[in-house]
Amino acid sequence: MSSTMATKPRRQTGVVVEQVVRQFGDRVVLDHLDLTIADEELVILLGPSGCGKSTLLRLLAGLDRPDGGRVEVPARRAIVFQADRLLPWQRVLRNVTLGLHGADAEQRARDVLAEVGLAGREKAWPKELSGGEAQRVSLARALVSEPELVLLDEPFAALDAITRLRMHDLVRALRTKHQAAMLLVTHDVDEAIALADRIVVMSNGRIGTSHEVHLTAADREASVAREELRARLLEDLGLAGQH
Ligand SMILES: Nc1ncnc2c1ncn2[C@@H]1O[C@H](COP(=O)(O)OP(=O)(O)OP(=O)(O)O)[C@@H](O)[C@H]1O
Repeated sequence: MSSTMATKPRRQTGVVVEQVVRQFGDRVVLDHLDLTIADEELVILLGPSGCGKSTLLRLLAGLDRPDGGRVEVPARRAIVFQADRLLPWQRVLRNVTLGLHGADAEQRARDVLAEVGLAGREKAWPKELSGGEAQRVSLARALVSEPELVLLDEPFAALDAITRLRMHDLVRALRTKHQAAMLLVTHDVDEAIALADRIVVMSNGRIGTSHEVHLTAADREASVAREELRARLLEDLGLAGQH
């Protein structure tokens, strides 16, 4: 994948995780885990706290290495964390252009800031932003390098419910525009249903079940299909009977 970047600069194949093992001391966190993500697919990773979701994301981001198995990822990757991690001493625009090269870097950053609804806020300092705005900047920073894979680790968990819904709309719009594969970690079953092409549930260090989501926009709002899927996911998570 990355070795073919010179000849095929865009649209590599997606993610392949095969029999991956990661352990910390005696604790086996990822236990021969398999996962594939197709080009431009949005996969939601659900799982209980401590099951290894962030560990998997770190491997995919290249921030950590597996103890066994194979991880294949596209060369251009970006990661968005729960906390925005913006540099407080840099204005919004500079936070997005950091690490970019080329004469058009600033214009690209302005364009992507406009896409996330922050045109006119380029000169703001991070401390002047709301939580939702700060995560919009984080998304802009992730997308400005035109990644083939975007990893999102509970990106909206710290936001209020209404802002979170707005961010869902934004993610759907950005997907259409940017066509990257995305892997988004969340604890929120409704968020998963709202966004996913496919939902994978992690338990015991592996991907336990995988649900293709075939909901229309109307289905996603309120429907039997959605409630059925929600019930199945809660069952997978061992939370059946809860709301
Ligand atoms: N660098 C490390 N050294 C030792 N143990 C680690 C390390 N990183 C993760 N772990 C352990 O691996 C397990 C999985 O952690 P991880 O952060 O991947 O879980 P998670 O599913 O993302 O949890 P949460 O949903 O609460 O964020 C935990 O028991 C954690 O303590």
